[in-house]
Amino acid sequence: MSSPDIILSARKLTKRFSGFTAVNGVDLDVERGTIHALIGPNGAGKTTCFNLLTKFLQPSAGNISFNGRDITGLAPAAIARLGVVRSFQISAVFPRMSVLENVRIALQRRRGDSFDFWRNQKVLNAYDEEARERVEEVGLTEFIGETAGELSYGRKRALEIATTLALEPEMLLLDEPMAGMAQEDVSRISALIRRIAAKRTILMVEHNLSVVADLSDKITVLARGEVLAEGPYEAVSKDPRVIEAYIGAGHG
Ligand SMILES: Nc1ncnc2c1ncn2[C@@H]1O[C@H](COP(=O)(O)OP(=O)(O)OP(=O)(O)O)[C@@H](O)[C@H]1O
Repeated sequence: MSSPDIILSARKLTKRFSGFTAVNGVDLDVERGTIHALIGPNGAGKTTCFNLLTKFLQPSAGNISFNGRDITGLAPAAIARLGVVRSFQISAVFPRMSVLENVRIALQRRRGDSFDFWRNQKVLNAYDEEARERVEEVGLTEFIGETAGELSYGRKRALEIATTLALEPEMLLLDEPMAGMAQEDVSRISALIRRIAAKRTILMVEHNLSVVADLSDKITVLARGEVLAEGPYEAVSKDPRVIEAYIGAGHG
């Protein structure tokens, strides 16, 4: 059997905050082309781990590599250029601009034309075709001319994902993509994540366990800053240590 193709890996990843160890010696391997979820009860260290992997926090110890290259010391912008992109918050969407304009600006940012978006209409139009493709990929074609601020919460999230895709990530890290979503939007965003995962690798932190069960190829369960269990949903959800960690944290 050939060994798995690992795109992102962490070894002995550790983060201490003034004496408190939030993430403690975490080893993580994300296989290329999969959807990998990071779950765990409140305070398990998921967000800290996510921030370490996206380089928004510097680890106290341990290392991270992407496509075999050590990225431990790199800044978020540098790893984004390598192809590891974190989804931004909805506030990153320009509310007074249209769906198309928002995606176009993201495309320009990738090309290094940032903040030059008021220039020559011809140049702007050149981005339109690609922007339309991205809008279609996230299912917003019907809303292409609408002001972003007027979109429903779920559609804003889809637009935000489209602006992230404009950076052509090889790997996408999603921080609680379902947070604050109504059920109808959860189904829509789940379908969207599945669609974009066809060509990319996804690592997500998500509290909604039915979404995690539905989407993930592999799950890493954190508890008290350490890896408690790992595997497909059917296995980890039956693991007595996982059940106990959730019940102990009041999720029961
Ligand atoms: N900047 C910080 N300074 C001190 N302690 C922190 C800091 N950030 C996180 N922590 C602590 O680290 C632990 C892990 O927090 P983290 O937010 O990573 O957990 P989480 O699994 O994402 O939790 P939740 O599901 O509640 O969001 C918590 O006890 C938290 O209080």
